[in-house]
Amino acid sequence: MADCLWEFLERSRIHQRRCSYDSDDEFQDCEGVGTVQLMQMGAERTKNVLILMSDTGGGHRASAEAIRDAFRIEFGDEYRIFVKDVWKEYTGWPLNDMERSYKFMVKHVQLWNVAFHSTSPRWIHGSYLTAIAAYYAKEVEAGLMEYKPDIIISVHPLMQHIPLWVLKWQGLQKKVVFVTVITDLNSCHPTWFHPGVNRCYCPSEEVAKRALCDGLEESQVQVFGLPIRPSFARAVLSKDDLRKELEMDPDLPAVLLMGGGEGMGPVKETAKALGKSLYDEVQKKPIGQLIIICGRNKSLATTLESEEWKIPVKVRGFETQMQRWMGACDCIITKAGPGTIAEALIRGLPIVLNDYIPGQEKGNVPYVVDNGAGVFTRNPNETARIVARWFSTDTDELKRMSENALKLAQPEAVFDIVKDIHELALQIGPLANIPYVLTSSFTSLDI
Ligand SMILES: CCCCC/C=C\C/C=C\CCCCCCCC(=O)OC[C@H](CO[C@@H]1O[C@H](CO)[C@H](O)[C@H](O)[C@H]1O)OC(=O)CCCCCCC/C=C\C/C=C\CCCCC
Ligand SMILES: O=c1ccn([C@@H]2O[C@H](COP(=O)(O)OP(=O)(O)O)[C@@H](O)[C@H]2O)c(=O)[nH]1
Repeated sequence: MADCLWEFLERSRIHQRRCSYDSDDEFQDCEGVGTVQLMQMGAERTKNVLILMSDTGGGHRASAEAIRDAFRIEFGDEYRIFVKDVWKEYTGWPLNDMERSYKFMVKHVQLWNVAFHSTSPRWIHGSYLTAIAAYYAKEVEAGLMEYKPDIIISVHPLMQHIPLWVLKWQGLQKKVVFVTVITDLNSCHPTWFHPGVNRCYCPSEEVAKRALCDGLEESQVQVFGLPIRPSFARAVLSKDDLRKELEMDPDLPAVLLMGGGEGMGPVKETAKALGKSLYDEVQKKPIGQLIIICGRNKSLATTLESEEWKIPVKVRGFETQMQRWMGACDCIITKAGPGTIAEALIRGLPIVLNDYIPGQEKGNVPYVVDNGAGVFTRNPNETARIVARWFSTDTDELKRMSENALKLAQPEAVFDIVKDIHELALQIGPLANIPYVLTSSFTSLDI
């Protein structure tokens, strides 16, 4: 049925070329053509959902995949989901190079600090992004046309302004549902907040307050939590089974050490310090085991694999089954990445935060520490001492923090978000009546 609809729309292209875009009246005239057929065909068709993300870090993709999986679980074939970096596929510099630019900037942390804070005022980022939107309008339109979305979900701070401008220019702003799902827990960049969205899903009350201060209406803001892959919420395997499956020591307490999707932060130094602190020199035996997940940082993995260890250690690259590794461990050491924090909370893992990216990750530290779910230190030796204490003399603290972590966890957030988007789509109207080609402006206007 969907194919019929788009075939019909493609055939309407000829008619579209004959229509003028100069006035609303003429636009109405174009839209009227075939509306009845469109609605009849569309009533049964699968709806397209385009999730806009970028691999700047690992968190945006993880949240996008969480939303995709939750849509499939809740609504089956009712929705067809595309998780895409449309900038990378369709536009040019600087939009198509954000991953590399971001990696470079966060390596030179002061550069990122300046870029983050200097672009916070709306007039700065607003005018910059509007200029980019005008420059890449045709390319972004082509990207949207490819997926013909009924619903657009942005899980990235730089993916509100440009698609919303393009939809506005196409006259589709009121027809396509556009929502933002924020993936930062606290001190997020104001580019997340765009008044033109139908909904802005905030992962915490702190972020919701910022959204309201930044001009969003209460009706636009919803707080459900950060979307985490359903495999975390629905994981049923016991720690013993997971350890067997992952070939870990069945009895020794285990610490998971990681640094987001890119393996950032003081992972190497912390691993070495743990190698010492988790070995009892008097009894000549380990008091714990260490799992290191290096993500996409291959050189880190190679370096750590070549180390000699006195305690059981596993060094892994990018893992696709994070819920298993977290389920098999007793605590976690990580930089303050929101995705990793939210996942660890669901698994009830006490957290040692050993770093944060200035700007968007700074506020995640008090979120964890003030809620009693973990501690913060940038000193690798101090981190190693804390874990050794948790595994020997201070097991009560580990237990208390684990309970606090579980209190903060919001495993159902992703389901609440997709159900709300579904409701929103029903309210906004018969989605099938989206005349992409009929109204498309850039294909016939040279700007
Ligand atoms: C007037 C002086 C201006 C000085 C700055 C000069 C030029 C601009 C250069 C850079 C733009 C900086 C963008 C700042 C807004 C960033 C918003 C934000 O929060 O971004 C975060 C994401 C990464 O996501 C985070 O990942 C984390 C983990 O690593 C963690 O998970 C966190 O929770 C996530 O939110 O950052 C980006 O995606 C940054 C992409 C960097 C793009 C650099 C491109 C440089 C060239 C030109 C800029 C083009 C477009 C950007 C427009 C910026 C306008 C705000
Ligand atoms: O090997 C890895 C390393 C990380 N992650 C996931 O990548 C995300 C990292 O997001 P976070 O916000 O913590 O940090 P970022 O990578 O964005 O800096 C989390 O969902 C992790 O589970 C993963 O799936 N495999």
